[in-house]
Amino acid sequence: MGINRRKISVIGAGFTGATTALMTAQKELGDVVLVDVPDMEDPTKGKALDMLEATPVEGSDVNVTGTSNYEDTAGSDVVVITAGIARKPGMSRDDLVNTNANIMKSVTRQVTAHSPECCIIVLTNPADAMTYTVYKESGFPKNRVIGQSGVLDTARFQTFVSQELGISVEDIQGFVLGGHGDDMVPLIRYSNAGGVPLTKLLSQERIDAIVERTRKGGGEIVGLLGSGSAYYAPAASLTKMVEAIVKDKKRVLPSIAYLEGEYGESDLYLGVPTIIGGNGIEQIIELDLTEEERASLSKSVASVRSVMEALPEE
Ligand SMILES: NC(=O)c1ccc[n+]([C@@H]2O[C@H](COP(=O)([O-])OP(=O)(O)OC[C@H]3O[C@@H](n4cnc5c(N)ncnc54)[C@H](O)[C@@H]3O)[C@@H](O)[C@H]2O)c1
Ligand SMILES: O=C(O)C[C@H](O)C(=O)O
Repeated sequence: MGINRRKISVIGAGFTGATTALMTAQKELGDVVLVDVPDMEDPTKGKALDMLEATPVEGSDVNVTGTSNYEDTAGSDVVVITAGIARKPGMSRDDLVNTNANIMKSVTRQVTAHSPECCIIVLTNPADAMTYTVYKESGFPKNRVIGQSGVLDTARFQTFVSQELGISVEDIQGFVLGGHGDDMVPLIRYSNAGGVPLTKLLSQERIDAIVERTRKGGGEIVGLLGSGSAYYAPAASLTKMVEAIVKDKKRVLPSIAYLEGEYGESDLYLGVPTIIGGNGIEQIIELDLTEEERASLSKSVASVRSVMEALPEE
């Protein structure tokens, strides 16, 4: 009898891709195929074999393989795209747009040729524009192309609030709306600690400081690392999204979704609250926004649209 395990391919075996592959295998979410360019085939195989040799220690019955051949990804249930370049100190995520858009197109063509039914999760920056690029190139329905930003941005917000209040991270709820850039919109009205509104627990000054640190959270890590960008929290965020899909969990998670009128926007991929399950993005949740929140969101939308104008021509 054959084993009917889920298959998850991770494209890009760099810091985030390799960490995502490891976390996915540790959680026994399915067999993992790690893919990088032909020049990196041996190191990719080596990383995958090293992860596989950790499975007996973890008690995780999954296979992990490394390759540069997309035939090995055939029939994937979920494909996570982390391929591309990361920013260096002094750069913005948007400076990566041209190089990474071209990588997205070639990766997407190979992914879709071998896994026409998969859900794709895009991490590569600038994430909103890269998710749009993958959507257009794939020809997939919008629910099966999802971008990652909100789980990570919200996790940063939760971390800072938890540290400030000395309360478990498990009890902090937050929601970050908008593009994955410095104009993202942490929604304080929808944030709480164990149901208690944050405005009851923190001064406006402290809330403002946490919002600002969250917005610049990626840059803070880039500055500290000196080369490359964050990967542990991004990989944990991707793993949570993969889990929601392969276990059909119907999780309410913020993700980069294709908007067709929601939040007053169309033909745009943007971070919004969504329900994620076996069919990918199964619903977009529209929150009522105050005038001030709407203005912050409009600013974030304008930033994302200006990056999209810099996308290379079809
Ligand atoms: N959306 C987010 O929240 C978020 C978070 C973290 C990182 N990122 C982005 O994810 C990307 C990857 O980050 P990283 O830290 O893992 O970078 P990294 O440099 O460690 O890894 C990138 C990998 O992609 C590979 N690659 C390049 N072109 C490829 C191709 N055509 N096919 C297959 N593989 C290819 C490289 O060989 C490298 O191994 C960056 O663009 C980064 O900005 C986004
Ligand atoms: O900041 C970056 O360049 C990487 C990523 O988008 C992050 O938020 O950590």
